[in-house]
Amino acid sequence: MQNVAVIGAGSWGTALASVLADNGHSVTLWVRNAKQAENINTNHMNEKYLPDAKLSAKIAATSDLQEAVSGKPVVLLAVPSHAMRQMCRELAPLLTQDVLLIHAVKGFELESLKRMSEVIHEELPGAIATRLAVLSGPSHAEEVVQRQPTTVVVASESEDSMLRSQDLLMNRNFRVYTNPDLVGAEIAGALKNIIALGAGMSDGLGFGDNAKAALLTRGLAEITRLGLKLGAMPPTFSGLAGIGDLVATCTSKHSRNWRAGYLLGQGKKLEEVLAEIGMVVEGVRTTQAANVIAKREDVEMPIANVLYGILFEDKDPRQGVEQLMGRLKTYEMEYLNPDHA
Ligand SMILES: NC(=O)C1=CN([C@@H]2O[C@H](COP(=O)(O)OP(=O)(O)OC[C@H]3O[C@@H](n4cnc5c(N)ncnc54)[C@H](O)[C@@H]3O)[C@@H](O)[C@H]2O)C=CC1
Ligand SMILES: O=C(CO)COP(=O)(O)O
Repeated sequence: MQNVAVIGAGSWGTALASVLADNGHSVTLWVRNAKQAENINTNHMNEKYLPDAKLSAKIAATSDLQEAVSGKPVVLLAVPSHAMRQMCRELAPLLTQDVLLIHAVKGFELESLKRMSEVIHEELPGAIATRLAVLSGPSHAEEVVQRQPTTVVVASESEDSMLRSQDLLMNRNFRVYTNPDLVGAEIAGALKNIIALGAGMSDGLGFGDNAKAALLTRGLAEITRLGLKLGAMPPTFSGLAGIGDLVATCTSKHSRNWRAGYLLGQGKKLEEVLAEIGMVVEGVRTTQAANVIAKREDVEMPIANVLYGILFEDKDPRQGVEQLMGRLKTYEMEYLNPDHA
């Protein structure tokens, strides 16, 4: 059994702290807000983020970062992507050199267009960042905390880190696979949120299953196209971090990205939608990042492009649908196109 610090007590950090506590580990949960930490310690509830869940009394919450990570051999990061760099800066002087880091964050840093592991590498001394694994896959916190069957993947360039992460997290309700493709797992996990916004929008507009299936399938095509250009391995996109998470996020009312898309499809404005949801909607910033990366890499991402117009340029969602449906005729599989180089 290990001493594990979980950094971030939103829905995902809290659910993962519960999995670790179920596995018998001693868990310290770092919470930004001291009052919320006190509430978790006293009532064993995280009322804002997972109001229906009773948490293990073995989870000790603190708002003191040093106390949270001091002497801990394992640190799991579950903050929104926009907070990752600052969080790492604060953690850098506090971590022990041989710590195992696991991050469970699905997004890019918008300003630098970097993946989360790249941000971690830049901010934490080399020896620390080499023991790094990413946790991804179809896993809504609301279901994980209720111990409903869930499968995820841990990906790492270090086999030892991957296997240790699997051992720490795996149990009879939470099945953990390994995958050496850290780049692919990060890219798939981030980009699926764009398509989930689109799937929610499709539902909000009143479209049916055909439209949803089209978005998922063509969404996976453009996620894979960009992923391969950025160095990911093809099979990852047909795995848990790829199609698995795409299905879970695009079809679930738990998804904040799906919900944001739904409200936008019903005619609400972005600021209004984000205020109503009150939790991180990673797909919004990821849509911005992906559009810039796609342009830089000369990769076609028509769905992400149309969503950018709807989110940031006041494009009417119905006009966005017309734009996608009216694109020039083309092959389904570019690799089967006789003109493909
Ligand atoms: N909720 C879920 O089911 C899952 C979420 N994720 C990913 O986990 C990451 C975290 O998401 P959630 O926990 O769901 O978000 P959330 O919105 O439920 O909670 C966010 C947490 O981050 C804290 N926070 C916000 N800004 C911060 C800052 N600047 N510095 C430090 N802490 C800050 C908040 O106080 C809150 O505790 C995201 O990248 C998300 O995509 C991944 C898998 C499942
Ligand atoms: O990544 C998730 C499930 O795997 C959670 O998705 P949302 O952030 O859209 O809620």
